[in-house]
Amino acid sequence: MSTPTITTVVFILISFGIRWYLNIPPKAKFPQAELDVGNWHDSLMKAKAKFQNKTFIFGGNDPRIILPNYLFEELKDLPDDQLSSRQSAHKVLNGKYTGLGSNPPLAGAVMKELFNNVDGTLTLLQDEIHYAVEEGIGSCPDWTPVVIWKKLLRIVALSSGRILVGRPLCRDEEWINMVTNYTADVISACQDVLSVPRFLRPLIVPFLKSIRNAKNYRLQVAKKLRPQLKDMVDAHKRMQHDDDKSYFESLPDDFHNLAVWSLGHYPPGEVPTTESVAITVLSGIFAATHTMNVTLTNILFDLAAHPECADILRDEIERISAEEPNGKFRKKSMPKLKKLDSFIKESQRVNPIGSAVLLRLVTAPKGITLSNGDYLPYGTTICVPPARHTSAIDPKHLSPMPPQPSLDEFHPWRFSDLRQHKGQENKHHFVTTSTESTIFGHGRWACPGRFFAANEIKSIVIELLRRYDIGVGPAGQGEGEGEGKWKRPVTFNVEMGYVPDPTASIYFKDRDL
Ligand code: HEM
Repeated sequence: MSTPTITTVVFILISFGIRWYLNIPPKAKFPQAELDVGNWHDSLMKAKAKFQNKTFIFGGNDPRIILPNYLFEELKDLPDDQLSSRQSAHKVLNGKYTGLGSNPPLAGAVMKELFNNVDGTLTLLQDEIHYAVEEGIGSCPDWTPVVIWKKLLRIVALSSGRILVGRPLCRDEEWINMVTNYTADVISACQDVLSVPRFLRPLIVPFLKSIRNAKNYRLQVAKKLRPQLKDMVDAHKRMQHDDDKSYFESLPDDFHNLAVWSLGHYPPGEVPTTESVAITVLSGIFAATHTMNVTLTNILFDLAAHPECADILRDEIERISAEEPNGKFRKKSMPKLKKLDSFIKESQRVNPIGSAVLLRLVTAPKGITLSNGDYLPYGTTICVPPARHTSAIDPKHLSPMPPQPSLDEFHPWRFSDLRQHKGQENKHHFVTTSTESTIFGHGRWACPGRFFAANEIKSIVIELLRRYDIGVGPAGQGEGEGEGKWKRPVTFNVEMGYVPDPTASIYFKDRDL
């Protein structure tokens, strides 16, 4: 072999070796959308409008393949060894260092027990929310400004905590501090990992302050759980025996929680430890706290901006709760709250949590070829944008639907109105997923916690609407630039994520009952 040939062969081998070592995916052949790093949102909106139903590449250091929504239908049920949601989460969240990614015991417990114990969890939720609202917002005899993000974060920490670990732990101040800070701290750890060159990560990342902090959370949560773990394991073991139903029923409600249920979802032969349960609990906090808080803050901003909706919602709430023996909502009464369901779905449509969802890693060794000929190489990350967020996508590329107000408007009864059309009665629920309603994902890996999330969000909104008038202040001052000029607080856009202004206030006043 001549020297140039040997050099070429060595070069190719080395570049493949480097690619393998650094796990760099082969290049995808799609047009690259322009990115203004100072404004990801506008860049993506422009790209959506430009490429319409064509695939394109978007992003900075870790670019993603953005698929048109309709194509996801042929991918949604692919198995993990072709297209993986969990591996993409592990990669995007730098699970190797942060401990984040998927947690099968959590996903299993959410899918099975949380789903099957709706009445039990609803009773606990309503009880905890009542306590949390009293403790967190309390009495407001006059219009009182409330920094709603912060208040809701604590209300969510308490109410989700009641279902995640039960009382007394969910009301422990150190615990609440961990729950409210964990998501932000661990996200900053993820960003720190990204700032280290890939080949140096194994050497440097374990010593980063934020990474040690993330590990510290695991130790702290394990410490909090340790005194109860023996009782939890014991309770769980005895729940397994059919003849021990009476024991299950005699357990205090606070043992009917996700941490205990997760013990039944370990792979055979794996024994739970306080550390492994701590990781499951932290994964639950990560999955539930920030997502719920963003959604609820947006709903509260929309309620303040549309005070004309409050009495319509209250009428529905009181009419349905009057059918319940003690006025509390149960599994069978929740779906009757159609206007409330529509309001929160519309708020979520206009204010999605991210500009790209359905993140998946292509794991099929030969890549995936789609019906339109698009080729998705092995190791690339794909996602889709929320289709009906705005009118950026030409309606001819969206699925046919009955006439409805422009997608650029907030229309609280959009979905309850749609459900009045023949054949649409059972569509357009808050928890419904489709290629065009993707906030909770879609397909095989869609969020299993969305049914619980819907009940928790609705229960919090119900408690607040029953107790307070919610608005932008007596003279409409709110966050605006002068009397009567209230503007909805801004939404911050950080790369592909959106966050409602965490410092903005809205006004609360006790209702005259
Ligand atoms: C408004 C609140 C929430 C939003 C917007 C949300 C959104 C999502 C999304 C987009 C996914 C990925 C789905 C996909 O790619 O197809 C997901 C996964 C997941 N969510 Fe949620 N979620 C919320 C609340 C919750 C809650 C309250 C829980 C638990 C109680 C939860 C537990 C999970 C779990 C365990 C997964 C991973 C499933 C798996 O690996 O199989 N989520 N969520």
